[in-house]
Amino acid sequence: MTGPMLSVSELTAGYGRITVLDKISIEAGRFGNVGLFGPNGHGKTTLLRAVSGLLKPRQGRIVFDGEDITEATSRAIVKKGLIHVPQGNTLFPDLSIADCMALGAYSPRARPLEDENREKVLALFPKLRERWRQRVATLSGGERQMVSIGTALMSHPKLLILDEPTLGLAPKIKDELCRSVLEISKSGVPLIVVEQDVEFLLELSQHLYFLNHGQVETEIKPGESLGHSEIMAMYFGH
Ligand SMILES: Nc1ncnc2c1ncn2[C@@H]1O[C@H](COP(=O)(O)OP(=O)(O)OP(=O)(O)O)[C@@H](O)[C@H]1O
Repeated sequence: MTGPMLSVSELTAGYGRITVLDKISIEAGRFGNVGLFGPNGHGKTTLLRAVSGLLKPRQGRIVFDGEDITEATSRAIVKKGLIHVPQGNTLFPDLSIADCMALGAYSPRARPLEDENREKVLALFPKLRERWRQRVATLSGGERQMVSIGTALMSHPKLLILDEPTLGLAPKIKDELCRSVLEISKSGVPLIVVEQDVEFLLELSQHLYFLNHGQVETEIKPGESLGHSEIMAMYFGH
């Protein structure tokens, strides 16, 4: 593909009378992984929710894999292969890991690949095999995050969105998860990632957007190098 897999143009979205995203434009899936960063509350999650059909945009256009998905439902968007792992614990607590994986493979394009994808997920997260029949409610935070990402991989994503995948994890588990996310990327799945850990974000992303007040304040394209200190300066506004 020469063009971007995802193209968001002049998107405006918000909640009630509050406008969060103000004519924002980004693209993904052309130059490797996209990293989104910026201060808290400036629209990163809102942008991801609008892209995956969880929030209806007020204006603008979203094109994924050559199709206009601006008005599409989240269900239709999942079917097309755009998969979003939201921030926090959004799994059903009474389901087992096995149930979650089966649910992940529900869409018609993922169903024929269920066995193959399950083996890939278990190779990536061997802990899930040990706890295969265990209920989500009884898993640790790190294990739940593995289940969330594993379930998304069962959907056979063409583009995978991860919203703060390492949030709240203890250092050892976080390192393990970062390695797994890098493995997913190496396996050829393009990513859009929101992440507070600047080192990890820089290691993972070839293309970065700094979001401020619902707009892209700075775009860093592949080849335009940016260090940890410059990113921190952006966060703190100097
Ligand atoms: N469901 C909602 N109803 C009303 N306002 C909301 C809702 N969700 C988010 N907001 C508001 O929208 C703004 C942007 O929030 P958003 O979660 O997109 O920011 P963010 O950049 O992802 O922040 P963080 O890094 O803290 O997750 C915030 O002011 C937030 O309070």
